[in-house]
Amino acid sequence: MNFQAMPPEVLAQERGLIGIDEARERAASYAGSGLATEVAPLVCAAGRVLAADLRARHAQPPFDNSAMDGYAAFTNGEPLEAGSRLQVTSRTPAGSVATPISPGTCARIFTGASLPAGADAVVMQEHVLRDGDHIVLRRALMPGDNIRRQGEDIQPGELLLSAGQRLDARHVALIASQGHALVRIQQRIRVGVISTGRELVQPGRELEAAQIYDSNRPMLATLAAHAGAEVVDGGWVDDEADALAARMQDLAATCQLVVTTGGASVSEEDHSFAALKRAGGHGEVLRIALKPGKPAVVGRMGEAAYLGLPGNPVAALVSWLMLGSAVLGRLRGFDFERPRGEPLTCAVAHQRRPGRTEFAPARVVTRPDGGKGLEILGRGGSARLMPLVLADGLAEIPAAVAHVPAGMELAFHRFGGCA
Ligand SMILES: Nc1nc2c(c(=O)[nH]1)N[C@H]1C(S)=C(S)[C@@H](COP(=O)(O)OP(=O)(O)OC[C@H]3O[C@@H](n4cnc5c(N)ncnc54)[C@H](O)[C@@H]3O)O[C@H]1N2
Ligand code: MOO
Repeated sequence: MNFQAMPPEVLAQERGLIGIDEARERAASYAGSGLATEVAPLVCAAGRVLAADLRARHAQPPFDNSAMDGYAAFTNGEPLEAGSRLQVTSRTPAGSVATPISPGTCARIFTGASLPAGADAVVMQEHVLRDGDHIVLRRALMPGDNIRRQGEDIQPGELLLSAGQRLDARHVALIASQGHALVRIQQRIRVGVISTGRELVQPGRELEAAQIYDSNRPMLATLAAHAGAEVVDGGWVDDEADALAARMQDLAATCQLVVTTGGASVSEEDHSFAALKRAGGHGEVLRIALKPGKPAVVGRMGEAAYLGLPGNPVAALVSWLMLGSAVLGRLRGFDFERPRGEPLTCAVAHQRRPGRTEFAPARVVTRPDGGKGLEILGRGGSARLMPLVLADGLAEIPAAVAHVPAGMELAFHRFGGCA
């Protein structure tokens, strides 16, 4: 069979590689569902996942109010001309109930104060001359000027947030603005992380010949925490299936997801699938049309989902972003699609071997025409950390593409959103 002449998608199938979406679905299929929920003080809710839809209890703003410090007046639906003279008959600081005004008068008013009945516009204090208990308009006042209308932001009953929303400062503010001191959130997903490989030494110890430091476990722990999980450090285990199985079982007793890194490939030194079975679990070895991140083991042990990620550092990161997000999504009960990234054109041409969808470290550079574009870093090395650190995100190169010319549009996944 002439493999070189085949289109990359066919080639991928011939090599027994599955697509990323299918890999995500398989990984997610081993995840349980029905996370417990808890009610927490709102101030503790940032980073957590909302457990139920939230609808508006009341309009926001709850009453018509002033957007400026100034004077509330009645225009009768017509512009009040510059030079108009109005008597100041009342004073309404924010938080006090306003006294009604009548035509020809106005009320001293402050930002956020409720609008007096009879008023339909507010003039900024900079735009009037104060003359005793009168003001003179320095410019025309239009009906509706500087008024924030009741309900212009939110109507009662409106859907504000959907269950599954990860809460950040914006959401916390919105929930507080509806008067909730407590919020129902999902229990945190516990993710156990184990590294395996005889060559690995823990940071802080001396490196000997043929050894490297274990960088994946801290990285994966950080990624899982960034995704909102509570991380359980499962430590390092030698390249030995029984020892790995025992550690995996330990973690599976208290975690909803156990992740290992290393030993996911095909050699007699790769033990993650064997360990999964020895731990009483079941699952499968995936070979994915994903670069880096071709091999992965997915499965289940007892009540925990299992993800055996590759050892190459960039592969471990990309596999986590693709498969870990699918498992967390299923555990939370709110599946979400594979992140699609934002479109950005390539600024510097790039050549590569086609066949797998590639997530390549890339930085945003200024193109000769002044626009923003991508420069791909690292030449596909799945063990190289520096390109990752120099990159702003990952550029997604479709499986079939060998030559990425300058000007080609790629999906760009910024690190801020994922890592
Ligand atoms: N004959 C084949 N060999 C390989 C294949 C293949 O299809 N056929 N696939 C390659 C690909 S693609 C990947 S990715 C790797 C996956 O390897 P493993 O998951 O089995 O991982 P290891 O062999 O244990 O390690 C690979 C690499 O990563 C380093 N590593 C491992 N753990 C860590 C860690 N915690 N921190 C830092 N670095 C780590 C390890 O030293 C190796 O260099 O397999 C290819 N081989
Ligand atoms: O895909 Mo491996 O995952 O090439 O490093």
